[in-house]
Parts: sequence; structure tokens; C-alpha cells
Amino acid sequence: MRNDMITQPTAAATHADDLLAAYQHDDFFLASPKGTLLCRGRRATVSLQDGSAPFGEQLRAAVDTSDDPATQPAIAVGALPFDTYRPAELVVPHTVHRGGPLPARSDEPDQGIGIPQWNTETIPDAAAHQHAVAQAVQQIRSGAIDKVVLARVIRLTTAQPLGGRVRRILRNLAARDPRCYTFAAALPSTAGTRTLVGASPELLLSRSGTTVMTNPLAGSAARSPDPAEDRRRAEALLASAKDRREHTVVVEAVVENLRPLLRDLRVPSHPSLVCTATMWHLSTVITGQVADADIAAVDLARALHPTPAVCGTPTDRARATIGELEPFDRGFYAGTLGWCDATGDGEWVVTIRCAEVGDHELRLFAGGGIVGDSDPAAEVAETSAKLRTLLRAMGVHQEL
Ligand SMILES: C=C(O[C@H]1C=CC=C(C(=O)O)[C@@H]1O)C(=O)O
Repeated sequence: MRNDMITQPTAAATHADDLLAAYQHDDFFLASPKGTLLCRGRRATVSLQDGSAPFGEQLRAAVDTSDDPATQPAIAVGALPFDTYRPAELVVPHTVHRGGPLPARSDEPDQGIGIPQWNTETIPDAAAHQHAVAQAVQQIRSGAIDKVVLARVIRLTTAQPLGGRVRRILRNLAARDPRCYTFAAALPSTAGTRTLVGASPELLLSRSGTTVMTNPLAGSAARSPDPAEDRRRAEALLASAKDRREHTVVVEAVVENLRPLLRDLRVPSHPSLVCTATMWHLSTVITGQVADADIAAVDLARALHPTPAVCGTPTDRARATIGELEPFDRGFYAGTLGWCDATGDGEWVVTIRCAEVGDHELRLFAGGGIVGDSDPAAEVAETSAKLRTLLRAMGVHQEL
């Protein structure tokens, strides 16, 4: 099994399934197509606000001043919120374990998480989301913005405690979507313990040595259980002028942000198709080489975030439109989550297809990119389809 996710030696490599089984509340877990990472404890923190010294130096300094002997590699992990103006920090864990990629399990039965009944609330409801999309379309047609991503939340509550069930959510997500980035991270919270859990198809950025890769996704179609219809939808997506526009805006912004930081930038001229268990997407894999070895993966990720795949363009105006039209706080949805080591290597995913899990409450998020010819009713249906990723992992099969 390939095992190149963390470049420094760690404790003995472990089977990915064992890492998933060992996941505990408060751990950091990330399974990517390259490998699986499980981190525990807080040995030190690295604030991302300082920014004066290169990240590798800050990380090494944080480890040197921690009261623990440095028996583990210097690596920092964590989640960053959608709102880039909020304070952000990464955790240097006590223990780091790595494994290969999680194995695919097509025969896995759909197991819920043992909660037979939920109270549900959708914010905004379908009619209000449709109205918000129509308002966004008007703003775009008036020339105020080019694209904006609008999201909605489903709030599920239960009297039963949820904390111990994150591992089962992770397991169900990974079983259905082994090629996605499956993650769980404890969030800084003043209101009890909260965990971000999800299975994202989107890589914001990875750096391995000098090589950088980013894989923006934008443009979507729901999968169909009928193979012929599924293929038809995929081909229609690839041919859709509206979805191509939505996608091009993201690729152009990513390239513009990376151009000063990378050399030998390779950008395919056309998007390709990728799929999850529930969605088809337009995808572009962009690669390049770091121009300055001191630029760590987390710095590059922060230079890109938020891309128009989760915010819009121009960024500040799209952010203002989101603030005006979305009646909830995104928190860590549409942010980024990952790891970075002292050599600058790392992997950062876009935190979509995810939920924030509290003691008795889950908030599930899904959004969609809006352009001038978006159809508000179709956008509601798209968010419902995206929400299925998490709902199914929790054993909820009705449409919400
Ligand atoms: C913002 C989300 O998806 C993004 C990623 C892929 C396709 C997208 C779209 O077609 O709108 C979104 O840009 C989400 O799932 O909440």
C-alpha cells in the first residue's frame, strides 16, 4: 500500500481501518486517497495570525517550547473557518499515526448511527432559499457580482447524546465514498464540544516536496440509480454552458492566486467529470512547483481560500451577498481542513459535504454556485442532493 501522506517518520504505520476504529471524540482524522491520518492530543498550538516567520519555523518553535520531548514529527492539524477574518490556529498533536488509504467497501450495508427519530429544521426552508437564489441572480444580472455560492443548513436534534457517534458517521461516509476526503476535527467552541465531520470531494491544495496540486470543483448534477440516466446526466453536465461558466470562474481565480506563488503551472483547457456516491461534478486538476521553498501548504491553502467554489467572485462582494442572503453562520462549513509539516508538505480539503456535531444537535450544510442563468428551483434541488451525503451516513433516507 502506498504511504506517502506524511513525509517524516512516525510511529509504526498502521492499517487504515484500525485508525478509523481507534478514532475518539476530540481526535483529528483525515482519510484521503493518499493515506489516513489520526492525531491525538494538543502538545502546542500554532497561531496563523502572526505570519511573520515561515510556517515551518513557527511550527518548529512551537514544538521546541512545548513541555513534551519531541518524539513525534512536527506536524500541525486543524480546521479553518469560512470567514478568513476570524482567528485561526492549528494544533500540534501529541501522537500522530498514519496508514494507507481506506479500502473501498461496495458491499457495506447502510448502517445508521442508532438514532431512529430526529427533530428537523431547515434554514432557510426551500421556498426562502429559492427566493434568496432569485435575488442573487438579479444581483448578478445587474453586474454587481459575477458568481455567488448560497448554502442552507438542516438542523437535526435528538435527546440522545451524539458525541460517541462520530466514528460511526465517519465509517458510513468512508464506506460509501472511499475516494473522498473523509474527516473529523474537534472545533474551538465556547458552547460544548463540537466536531466537524464530512466527506469532501474537493482538494483545496496539497504540497509534496516542490509539487503543488489543487483540484477545484464547481458545476454539479445529482447521480441517478439507473446507469443509463446517470451517464446521461453526467454528459449533460459536461455540455452545460451554465455549469461550465460556474466552473471557469473558479479555475480562473485559483490560477490568478497561484500564479505569483508557483512556476510551471499546468492548467487543463477543459474540465473533466468526477463523481461521489450522490453527485457528479466538473473538475480541473491544476499542478505547479513552489517558487519559494518556504511557502508551506497551509500558506498556499490560505492564499486560495475562499475560492469561488464556496464564496463567489469578486470575493469581497460575494461575501457581502452571502452575509445579506444566508440567515445563518457558516462556521467551519466552506472552510478548509488539513495538516502541514515542518518541511511545508501538507494536504488541505474544502470543508463541504459536512456537518457540525454538537452534544444533541447536528448542523448539515450544502450550497451551490449561482450564475446569471441559474434556475432557483434547480438550485434548491441541488442542495437537497448534496445534503444526501451526510443524511445517508446518518441513516436518514427521506428528502429534507
Ligand atoms: C459548495 C458546495 O459545493 C461546491 C463544490 C462542488 C460543486 C459546487 C457547485 O456545483 O455549486 C460547489 O461549488 C457544497 O457542496 O456545499
